[in-house]
Amino acid sequence: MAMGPSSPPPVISPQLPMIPVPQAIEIVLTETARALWYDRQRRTLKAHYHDCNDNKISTSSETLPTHQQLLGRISARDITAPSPGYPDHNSSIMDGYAIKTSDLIIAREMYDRMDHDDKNDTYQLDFVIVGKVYAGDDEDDAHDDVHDYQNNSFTDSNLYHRTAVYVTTGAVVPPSYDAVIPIEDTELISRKGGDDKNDPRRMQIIPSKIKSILQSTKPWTWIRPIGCDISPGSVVLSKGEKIQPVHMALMAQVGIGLDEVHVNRLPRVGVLSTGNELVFTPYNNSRSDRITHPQAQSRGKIPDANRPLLLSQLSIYGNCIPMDLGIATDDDGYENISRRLINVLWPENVDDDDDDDYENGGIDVLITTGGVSMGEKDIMELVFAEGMGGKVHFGRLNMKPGKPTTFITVDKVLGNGHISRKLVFALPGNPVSASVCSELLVRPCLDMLHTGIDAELLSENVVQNAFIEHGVNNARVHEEIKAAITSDIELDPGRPEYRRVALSRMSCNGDGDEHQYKYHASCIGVQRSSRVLSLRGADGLMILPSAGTLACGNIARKGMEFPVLLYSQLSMSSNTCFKDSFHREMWRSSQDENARETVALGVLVVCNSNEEVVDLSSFCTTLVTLFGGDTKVTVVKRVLCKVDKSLEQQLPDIINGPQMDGVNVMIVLVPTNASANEKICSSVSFKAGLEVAHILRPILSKNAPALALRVRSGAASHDPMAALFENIVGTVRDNSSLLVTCTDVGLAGAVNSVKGLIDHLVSYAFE
Ligand SMILES: Nc1nc2c(c(=O)[nH]1)N[C@H]1C(S)=C(S)[C@@H](COP(=O)(O)OP(=O)(O)OC[C@H]3O[C@@H](n4cnc5c(N)ncnc54)[C@H](O)[C@@H]3O)O[C@H]1N2
Ligand code: MOO
Repeated sequence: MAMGPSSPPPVISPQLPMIPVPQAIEIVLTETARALWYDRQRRTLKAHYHDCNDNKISTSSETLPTHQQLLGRISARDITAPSPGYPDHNSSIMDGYAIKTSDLIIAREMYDRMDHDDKNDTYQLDFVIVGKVYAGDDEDDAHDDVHDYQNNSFTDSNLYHRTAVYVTTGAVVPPSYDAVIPIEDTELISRKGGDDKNDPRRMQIIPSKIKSILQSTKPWTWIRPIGCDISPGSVVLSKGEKIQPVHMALMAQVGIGLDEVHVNRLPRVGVLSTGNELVFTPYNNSRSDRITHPQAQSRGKIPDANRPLLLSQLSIYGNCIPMDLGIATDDDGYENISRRLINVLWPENVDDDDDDDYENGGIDVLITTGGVSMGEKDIMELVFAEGMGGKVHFGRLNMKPGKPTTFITVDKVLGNGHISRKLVFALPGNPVSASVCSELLVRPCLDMLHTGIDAELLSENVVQNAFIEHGVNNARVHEEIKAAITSDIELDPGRPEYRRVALSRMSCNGDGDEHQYKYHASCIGVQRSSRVLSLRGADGLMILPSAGTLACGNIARKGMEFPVLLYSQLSMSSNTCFKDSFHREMWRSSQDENARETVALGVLVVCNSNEEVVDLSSFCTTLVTLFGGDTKVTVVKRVLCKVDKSLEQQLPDIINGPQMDGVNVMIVLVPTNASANEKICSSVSFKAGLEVAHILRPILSKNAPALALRVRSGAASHDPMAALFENIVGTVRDNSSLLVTCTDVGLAGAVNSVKGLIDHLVSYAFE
């Protein structure tokens, strides 16, 4: 917040510890789950008191006046198809004739008994057409025609004992008719038109089709029986499922009324901007409004960008009702701001325990921006902690942007002893910081509040801790992918960075013929937290470590892969919920005292004796890049070894000697174009490749041919030339190191095919 004319004395609160973002997410989810627990306790008691069905216990629900409003909402109940399901009649799949398969039994016997010649020339499979049923005609229409025929007409006729009813696709197949013959397999005969009952309309099966019709027509041929698409009792919308267009169709088919669809209520989220410097520019302003706006004339004032930004972000999440709370100025004083906000959380004259007064109820989540860093006017912590009696769970995050993000819960004990809890996010004033932190922290919180915690999976007597743990572990977080950076990035010296990136998808060759995709991430310009343009066109947030945590120092090199949290949606699949996210894993593994050791690489480059210069550092950088940004890899030893007569002695000596002490994984590289870049596969290098394998195989303490095969096929998929070289993999130095040989061509494919395994082997075998 900006300095005012009459500044109060500085309020310097002790600095809160700076915590990692995944830990902050865990805290937010834990406290959100606790809020849901309090809510559940209150509802359980109420249901018990009123002796009512517990269907409303887990979340508060409502019905909505239009189908359109149901889209994207979460169903609060299972909705099942009432009897008879869909379709509600036996329905023809074809335009054609409904017939009785019992009529075909005798016809089939007669046909089988006939001579071959007679069959083709004289056999006639004909039917009297006794009625027509069009799609949409009700069953009675069909009945009448058939009934007429059976009772009044042709009763003395033996000739026309088979009857058929013309039906269109979707029409009701009359009772006692049990198959349909498509129109194209039939033809009309002796048709003189009119309703002359002495000249009945007839159809016959086209002679060339008789055989196949007799063979293939069984009961229900070309008929959808009642309830075959949706059987009665089947669930068309499950409790907890998000309502999609498909549900609209299903509910229409089985006849579910709007008043039967109960959806979870949306949490209400208030957005407040704070700061004397802010000017409100109405969203519907015109150019002349802007020019004449009195506050806009004043130097130092800035437009309030955070409210339109956050309110629209919340609308896009689709999991809450955003509410505009305007601007609070520093001059209002913290007590006044606190009083105002308490009334927004728990409005006066509204019974906090009355579910039906939802319209007038308080907001569930409050988001403020500004006033949380170290300035004299940064009073928001004071507002929430002192003025509102809230509990500050964290006040500094180890991230850029968003460091001063603060999370508070404010609890109120209701008259009946139950707790009503509100969640408060005091986000930094810089618009990009506010936007990024809303995405990372507020969005999963709102998703949990909206979806609820499915307590049905837990026992009825579930205790608070188990309820919360279940909720946190299964909470949905952002979908995660890995993407390679398209240019070098200078890492922040202090904090991990959540960079806004645009993604593109490239196809690349995987193992064998498999086609794979790889994501590339490019940063969106200068990443200053005031620069809103850095959000424009962003597909997600790339998590870059702070400088010094990567083997390559302060620069993340082009091609290195890092995790990206996708903006598009929260993960819908259960296997990427919070407990399984990379993001959480990154924090957990760094927290773990026994976290896996860094993979210490020893790089041995075998070169031709006539090659003067071999750039070892470029090989080492390539290897670190290939192992990936977040795998802990460091090159601890690098040795150049020339192919000459002494190679047979020299190579085992280096591998077993002090030069490779402390190395977990030795990569023996045979460059094919190391110096001159002229021939991809010089004959010397080719020979060297075989020679190296020949020399190294006897010194392996354990040979790993299956891994070698993976290395080879990975290398060959990257560059077919690599298939000419022999790869060996195995343990050396009394099982303390893993040795892998490969060439520089295909190196990327070779490493990619085994890097996960190497990581795994190192953490379990060589610690
Ligand atoms: N001595 C220190 N100063 C700062 C630190 C620090 O650790 N020590 N942290 C910096 C970081 S990081 C951030 S982020 C900002 C956050 O500051 P506040 O949350 O206190 O926000 P303000 O000071 O009120 O505003 C910061 C900046 O953003 C502009 N702003 C505020 N509200 C809006 C709005 N609604 N729309 C558009 N822009 C807004 C405001 O004018 C300021 O320029 O603190 C650093 N300082
Ligand atoms: O953390 Mo602040 O959000 O860098 O600008």
